[in-house]
Amino acid sequence: MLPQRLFVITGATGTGKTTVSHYLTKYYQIPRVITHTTRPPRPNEKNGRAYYFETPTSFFTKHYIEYVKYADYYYGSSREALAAAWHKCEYASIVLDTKGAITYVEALGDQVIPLFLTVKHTTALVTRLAKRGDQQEMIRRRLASAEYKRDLQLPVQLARQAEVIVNDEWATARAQIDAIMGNYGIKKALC
Ligand SMILES: Nc1nc2c(ncn2[C@@H]2O[C@H](COP(=O)(O)OP(=O)(O)O)[C@@H](O)[C@H]2O)c(=O)[nH]1
Ligand SMILES: Nc1ncnc2c1ncn2[C@@H]1O[C@H](COP(=O)(O)OP(=O)(O)O)[C@@H](O)[C@H]1O
Repeated sequence: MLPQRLFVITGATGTGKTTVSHYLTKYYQIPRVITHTTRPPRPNEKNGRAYYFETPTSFFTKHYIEYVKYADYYYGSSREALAAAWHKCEYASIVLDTKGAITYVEALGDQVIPLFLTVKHTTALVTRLAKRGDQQEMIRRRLASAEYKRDLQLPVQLARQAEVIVNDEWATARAQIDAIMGNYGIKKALC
C-alpha cells in the first residue's frame, strides 16, 4: 500500500491557502479535508464544501483531532474527514492555522508536507480580503488578532519540512506548486 501523505496548507489570512487547496483539487484531484467552524459563511461559501458550518453547540458534538479558536471563532478537524479524504486518494490536503499545522506535524510526522504561504508585503492582503467579499468589520478584527500576526511567520516546528511559497503572483506560485508536485511524482489527474 502506498504511504498516505497530507499537504497541510498554512499561513496568514489572504495569503492564498484556499486558492492553493482548490488548485490541488482541480488539477491534481487531491481531495481536501473539510473542517468545521462556527464562523458565519462568506458570500459563495457553501456548507459541506468550504466548511461544515456549525453553531457553538453543534461544534462541540464532533470528534476532533484538534481544534482552535481563531479571531473569535472555533475551527476543528475530524479524524473521519481525514479518513474520508485518504479513502479517495493517497494524498489529501487540509487548510489549517499554524497552530493546527504544528499539531499535525507532531501527530503524523513525515506523512505531513507543510505548504507555508506568505507574501512580501502584507498591504496586499487587505485588498485581497475586501475583494473576496469579507465584511470590513471582519477584516479589521481579523487583522488585529494575535492569530493573524502569529501566522505571518513560519513556525520553527514546521521549518524542517515546510515548502515556503511566496504568493505575490499566482503564476509564479502555481509554477512552484507544480514543481513540488513533480518532486513527489504526483501527476495531474492523480486519483
Ligand atoms: N487548526 C485549525 N485551523 C483551521 C481549521 N479550519 C480552518 N482553519 C484555519 O482557521 C483560520 C481562519 O480560517 P478562515 O476564517 O476560513 O479565514 P481565511 O484564512 O481568511 O480563509 C485559517 O488559518 C484556516 O486555515 C481547523 O480545523 N483547524
Ligand atoms: N497571487 C494572488 N494575487 C492576487 N490575488 C490572489 C492571489 N492568490 C489568491 N488571491 C485572491 O486573494 C483572496 C484570498 O485568497 P484565499 O485563497 O481565500 O486566501 P486564504 O485562504 O489564505 O485566506 C481570494 O479572493 C483569492 O482569489
